[in-house]
Amino acid sequence: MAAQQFDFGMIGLGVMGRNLLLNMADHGFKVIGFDKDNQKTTAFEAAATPGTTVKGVGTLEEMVTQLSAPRRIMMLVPAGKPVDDVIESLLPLVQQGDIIIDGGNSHYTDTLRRVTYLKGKGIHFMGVGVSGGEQGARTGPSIMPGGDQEAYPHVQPMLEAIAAKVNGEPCVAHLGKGAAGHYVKMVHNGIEYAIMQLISECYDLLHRGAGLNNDELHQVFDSWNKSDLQSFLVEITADIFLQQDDKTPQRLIDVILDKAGAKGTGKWTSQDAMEIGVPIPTIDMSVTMRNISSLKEERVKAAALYNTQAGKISTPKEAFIQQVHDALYFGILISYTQGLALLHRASTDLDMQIPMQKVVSVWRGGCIIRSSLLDLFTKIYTQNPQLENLLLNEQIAQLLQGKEQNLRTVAAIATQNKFAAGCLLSALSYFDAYCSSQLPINLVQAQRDYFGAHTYQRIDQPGTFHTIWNK
Ligand SMILES: NC(=O)C1=CN([C@@H]2O[C@H](COP(=O)(O)OP(=O)(O)OC[C@H]3O[C@@H](n4cnc5c(N)ncnc54)[C@H](OP(=O)(O)O)[C@@H]3O)[C@@H](O)[C@H]2O)C=CC1
Ligand SMILES: O=C(CO)[C@H](O)[C@H](O)COP(=O)(O)O
Repeated sequence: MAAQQFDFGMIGLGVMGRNLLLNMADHGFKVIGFDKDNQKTTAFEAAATPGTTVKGVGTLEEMVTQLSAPRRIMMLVPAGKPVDDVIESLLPLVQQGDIIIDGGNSHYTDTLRRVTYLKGKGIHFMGVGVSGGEQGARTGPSIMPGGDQEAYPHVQPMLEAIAAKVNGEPCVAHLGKGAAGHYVKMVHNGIEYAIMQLISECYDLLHRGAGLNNDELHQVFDSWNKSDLQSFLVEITADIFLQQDDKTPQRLIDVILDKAGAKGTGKWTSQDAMEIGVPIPTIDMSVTMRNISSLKEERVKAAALYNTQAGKISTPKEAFIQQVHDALYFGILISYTQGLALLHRASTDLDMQIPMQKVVSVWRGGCIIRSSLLDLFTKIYTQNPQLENLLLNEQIAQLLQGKEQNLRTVAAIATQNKFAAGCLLSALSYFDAYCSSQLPINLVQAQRDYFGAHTYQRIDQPGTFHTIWNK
């Protein structure tokens, strides 16, 4: 009897690989997986839904030889060297026309290098962003493929089957040339960092500032999740406040150390935005806040030196909760605005041809930054795919104007009472700067010309000017 032929292979059966492959099996595809850790392979097989075709193997050779042609092989291993190692191990085993997919959070420049390297060997290589975490991978993630147009039709049916669905539409679409898939995922994560930091700043104001306990915080975030703030991150935040610690009688949130980890995608977003000159200060600030959080020992010493005890907020609770709601809404909208402005520019500057309306459509379901706002963004970008910045849209302007005053009030309360609210403040500063027809940068230009003969332009005539400034 002929050996079983499998439709799809996965290398790396950790949190994402295992769940994505089981999801694929549930949709009728025959799947085969390999992990260098045998226990993960065994656990993967054991977790399969009865009746599905799922196999775990102990070597790459076993996997490759049992795949139908063209072979479709995804890896979900840690970014960096492991991805290059897997590629090198696969090269002697695959054939021309086979498709290798990196579904991890790889840096887009690594993806571009790998595309070129493998193209030279006749192998298709696609960088594909996947978002949704463990649960999303298992039941329906948001998937961001990019690159090789010739290879995409061979994986499209599988990706569409396993992706989250919104109104019946799968949350997956081809998002552009080269490394566009990984670029879009990187910016997705930058926005994710900003929204998470904004939520944390609001939590701090409500908890330490206004004195809300965990049950009250749960109620507030739960009700916000039923409002215009409806989103995955607000939803899980509401849940978090109810989680009991299993080692003490406390809620888990109260025993978690205030030091955030990071794997790099937020930092890469900031680095790349600086590189191509797109302002994304709220995302930058969220990366900075994680970095400051890691300086726990120094922060403890500084807190003692400067007496930075945060003040109690005197605004009546209900009014303050509404103000913080509006401030958060404003901050979240600005975070998307900055990330999408970066994608818009990068699409041209890095020649990726990113279809903005598809990006926001794919983010409507399955991913970590899914929210009701993405329906609106999808309508806006469908009407105007070349929109430079969401702030230039009239509907967005109306929404922000309705919340602006409450963000200003919250920003003032936060600074007066010594709360670190860097993302809320940066969202407001970005808005104020972007919406200013006049900035004080004329003085910066004068200073540059004064000390460095860097020249300046005038408001009343064209050309470039230099002045011998009075000492
Ligand atoms: N976790 C999440 O929520 C998300 C993660 N991602 C990205 O997906 C990728 C995978 O993440 P995740 O699943 O969380 O990571 P895990 O660490 O849970 O899984 C990675 C698996 O790959 C295995 N592995 C490493 N090197 C090899 C190799 N050379 N050959 C075979 N197997 C190998 C690891 O084995 P061992 O442990 O023995 O080293 C591990 O089992 C990363 O790039 C991550 O950033 C993307 C979206 C969401
Ligand atoms: O890609 C993801 C979600 O979209 C991963 O969960 C990622 O690891 C999150 O980034 P970090 O670990 O830096 O917080």
